[in-house]
Amino acid sequence: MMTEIKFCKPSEPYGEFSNFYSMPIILLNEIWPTAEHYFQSMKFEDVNLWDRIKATKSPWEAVDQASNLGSKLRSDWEEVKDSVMLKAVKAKFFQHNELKKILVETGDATIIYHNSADDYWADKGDGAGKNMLGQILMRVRAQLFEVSKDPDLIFPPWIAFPNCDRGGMFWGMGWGEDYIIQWSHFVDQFGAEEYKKLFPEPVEWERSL
Ligand SMILES: Nc1c(N[C@@H]2O[C@H](COP(=O)(O)O)[C@@H](O)[C@H]2O)[nH]c(=O)[nH]c1=O
Repeated sequence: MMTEIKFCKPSEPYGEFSNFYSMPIILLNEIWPTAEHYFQSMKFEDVNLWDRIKATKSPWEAVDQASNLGSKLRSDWEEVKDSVMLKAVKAKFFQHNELKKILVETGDATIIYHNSADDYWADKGDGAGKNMLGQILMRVRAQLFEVSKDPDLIFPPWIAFPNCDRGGMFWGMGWGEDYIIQWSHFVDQFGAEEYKKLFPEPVEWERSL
């Protein structure tokens, strides 16, 4: 039988798969404290509402804030919500090597968001739910596999952060700078020439290795 991996709360095993797990993502040139903050914000077209949700101190508060704004929900939310979720999950696992490794190491296991309170994103607790979040995680895992199945491989910044320009401020401090440092160490260890064969540099990143 194929292995099943079940997750629910961020503090439990495989809690990294929860959207409530405390790990920022960068999308639309903004840093979101958790994938949930991004997901809840995208329910609205008004960027001022994004700021309000982004400023909440926890994903639980982000959910509450969005639910208070329910009447302003974008009219096509039901049609777009899966692709919004895919974007959030993809950013999270492409942008954080330690999380990427955990997802890649699940191999071909079936990933199940086990939560009786949710029959769309989760399995409804009894398997009757759609498990859309689990399915999306497996889709992102397949996208990671397309690049490499090596859990330790560090992706180049232009793949992990396709929307952050080479010349942008992001790379000069904190998270972006840490990523570049980690990546350069990895490339040195791996061998720059070998690495270049796997990941030819886009013009704007030339001579970075
Ligand atoms: N409610 C919940 C989690 N579920 C998450 O809440 C979101 C609810 O989506 P929606 O109902 O469509 O706005 C979605 O991201 C789902 O994965 N996760 C957790 O760790 N803890 C929670 O308490």
